[in-house]
Amino acid sequence: MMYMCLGDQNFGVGENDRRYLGDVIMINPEGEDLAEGEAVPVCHMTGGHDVSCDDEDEDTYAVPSDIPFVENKGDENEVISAVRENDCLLLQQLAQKNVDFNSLCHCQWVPCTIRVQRGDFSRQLQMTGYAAIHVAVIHASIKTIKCLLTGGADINLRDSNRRSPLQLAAAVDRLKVVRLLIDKGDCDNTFLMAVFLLLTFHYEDLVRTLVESGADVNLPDIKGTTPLSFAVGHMYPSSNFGTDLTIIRILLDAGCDVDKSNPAGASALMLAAGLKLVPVIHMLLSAGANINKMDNAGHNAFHTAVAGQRNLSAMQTLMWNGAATHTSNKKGETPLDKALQFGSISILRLLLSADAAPHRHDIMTAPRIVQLRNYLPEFDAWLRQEMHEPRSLRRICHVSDMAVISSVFRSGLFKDRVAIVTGGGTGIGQAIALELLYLGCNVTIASRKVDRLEKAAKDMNSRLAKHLNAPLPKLNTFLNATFVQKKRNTVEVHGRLDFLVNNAGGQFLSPAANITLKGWSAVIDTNLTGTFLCCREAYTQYMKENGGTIINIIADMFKGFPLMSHTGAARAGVDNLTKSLAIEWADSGVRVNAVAPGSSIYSDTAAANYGSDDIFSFIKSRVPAKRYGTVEEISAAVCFLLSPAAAFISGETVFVDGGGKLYQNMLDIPDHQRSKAYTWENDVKEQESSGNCGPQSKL
Ligand SMILES: CCC/C=C/C(=O)SCCNC(=O)CCNC(=O)[C@H](O)C(C)(C)COP(=O)([O-])OP(=O)([O-])OC[C@H]1O[C@@H](n2cnc3c(N)ncnc32)[C@H](O)[C@@H]1OP(=O)([O-])[O-]
Ligand SMILES: NC(=O)C1=CN([C@@H]2O[C@H](COP(=O)(O)OP(=O)(O)OC[C@H]3O[C@@H](n4cnc5c(N)ncnc54)[C@H](OP(=O)(O)O)[C@@H]3O)[C@@H](O)[C@H]2O)C=CC1
Repeated sequence: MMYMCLGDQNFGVGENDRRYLGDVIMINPEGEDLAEGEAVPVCHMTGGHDVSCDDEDEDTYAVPSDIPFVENKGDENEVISAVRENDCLLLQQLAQKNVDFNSLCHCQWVPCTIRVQRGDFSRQLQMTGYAAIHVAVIHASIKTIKCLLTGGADINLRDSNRRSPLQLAAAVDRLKVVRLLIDKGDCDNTFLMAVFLLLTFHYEDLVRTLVESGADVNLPDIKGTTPLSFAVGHMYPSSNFGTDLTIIRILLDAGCDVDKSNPAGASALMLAAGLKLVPVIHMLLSAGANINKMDNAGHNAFHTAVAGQRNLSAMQTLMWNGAATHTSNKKGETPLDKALQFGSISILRLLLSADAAPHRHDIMTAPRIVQLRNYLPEFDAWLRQEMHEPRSLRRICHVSDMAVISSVFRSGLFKDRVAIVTGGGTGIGQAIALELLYLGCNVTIASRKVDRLEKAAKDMNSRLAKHLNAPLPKLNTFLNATFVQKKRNTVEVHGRLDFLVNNAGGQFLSPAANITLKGWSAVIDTNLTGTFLCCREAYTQYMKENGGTIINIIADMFKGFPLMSHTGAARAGVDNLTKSLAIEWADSGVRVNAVAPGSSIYSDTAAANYGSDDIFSFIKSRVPAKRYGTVEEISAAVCFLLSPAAAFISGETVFVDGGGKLYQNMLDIPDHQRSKAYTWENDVKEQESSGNCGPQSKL
């Protein structure tokens, strides 16, 4: 059986290589790639439209006027001549005489150059060694093609450049011919072809139809390339990327094997990693791709991401999802070795500052690195520090590791006051609870995990006992059932509630498109609804009559919160809630403020939530202060806002972020061409093409 080899030698993975389809060459509009002296008329057409048979009537003999013959250097056979003339009668006669419809003619033929308004590329199609079917699919009417097929033309016949009729029809955008050839059902590996068509011409419906009619979505081509690997391997972020993602979604939904490898052992994830296709990486991982699968040479996806260089976002995505970053390939090379070979500062920084590579002595002396160190003193200084004191040793202490407790505020500042700190058993919340206790406040910490709370309380009490030269305030724990109970308990025990710190919260990392309703609701409930309920109960049950101060811990989501859109939306809600409550409850003597920690407040529990601390080290590089924030720095801001020194501050959000809100976003946007400029010229064109020419409001 013959296969349609879409993964032919001309399909490389480089950006330029992807512009090749067999030897149908994409040329730029200036025609730079045309051979000298070649007079090739350019005909314009809109991308994706069939130029041959706008008329549905198959009997039409109209030759598509905008695909002219240009050159026919040499003799063609009589079948081809009949095709050129759309002479079905003659074709029938030739068939009756048993003339061979499949003989190849070795003339040179340049059928056309077509400028496709999809990107800025034209295509030139050159033919040698073609048969009547090849001429027909480019040039002739549907009826002529049918006559040919009836007369014995081979629907799969390759021209001397190994292009099938289907491939050629696709190359000149003859959608109806493509459909005819596929409908005939004789095409080899039709499904892979359809995937190709979707990628190249966005004929999404073809792929869907084939999936629905039971096409084998795992069928590899002759080289072992599966439709999924084919699709991933031929995407590139700068063009039609959103549409291209559709194919991955269709294939995954159709149940294709996400880990199926090609004969070299490479999986779709490895390809996506090598091509910096971060959204595809997310899609494949969500579909269960094995992140550490290795190819025959011992490379995993992280290796291919490193090999792709300038591919930091793909590397980060893989790191955050638990990729093995230290493993060697079969030649014994690790990703770090590659970074040293490339002399890539950014990869080296990423690997070392995320502890994703061992700090080996040969790093300083690798030849490319020595060159860079000589040339870039700042890099040299950074590397020396990194090698002298690896980040793992420099890591900010988690609050529970802190040997001492202190505060910049005067002792006894909050004596006999009563506070609830939600999420007070870990990280930021624990630091706040400890500082309040240290300043004389009675504190109830609340969260979901009773064991953790009790262990934290025991630990906090023993540390306070060592460092507080005053009677210990009361520290209670409260399992997070409902706030109503929590607050009653606090009031019963202490008879009052002065401060509420809504610190409990959190989220998971996920592209918005992958967040399920359940996941979305879990994050909104935890962060927004939970905070609202706590505020409402504190107010109605105590503060309305007695006054009080509320602090809501939110996050630095003011530039949007890509990959954490759910929490961004929830925290923006709390930011606004803070303002509303500050006004509504002002006349009860209640102040409500928010504190927005930057996204780099390291604590072990926060890091554990993401499976590793890579995300924190990544974010650290995007903070002007170029360091982690500390839990003490958040606690100090909270204590200030709770203190009388902030008596005139309400409805405010205080950022404790090392300047992060002014600086970089967390997500790099890949280069793309999806943003269409508005110009009057484009506007007029669009109106004309939609047939909407009359004067009217467009809004
Ligand atoms: C990064 C730098 C900035 C740092 C900021 C910080 O805040 S640091 C502080 C960081 N500290 C924290 O964030 C600590 C607190 N955070 C948490 O407890 C959770 O992240 C929570 C907020 C989702 C609450 O959870 P909960 O107990 O209310 O609910 P649940 O566990 O039962 O899940 C419900 C549904 O959510 C979905 N879903 C959940 N996880 C994932 C995921 N990884 N992937 C995908 N989806 C996920 C899933 O649909 C699940 O349902 P399913 O499919 O399983 O039936
Ligand atoms: N660390 C950082 O860089 C940043 C943190 N923040 C926010 O600061 C707050 C503290 O974070 P941090 O200390 O770093 O991280 P932690 O993961 O250590 O703290 C989250 C705390 O919230 C508690 N919690 C989570 N969900 C609930 C719930 N539904 N009901 C009651 N308690 C809950 C957890 O306890 P348990 O699991 O026992 O329920 C835990 O004590 C969070 O709101 C966080 O989102 C904001 C920006 C940046």
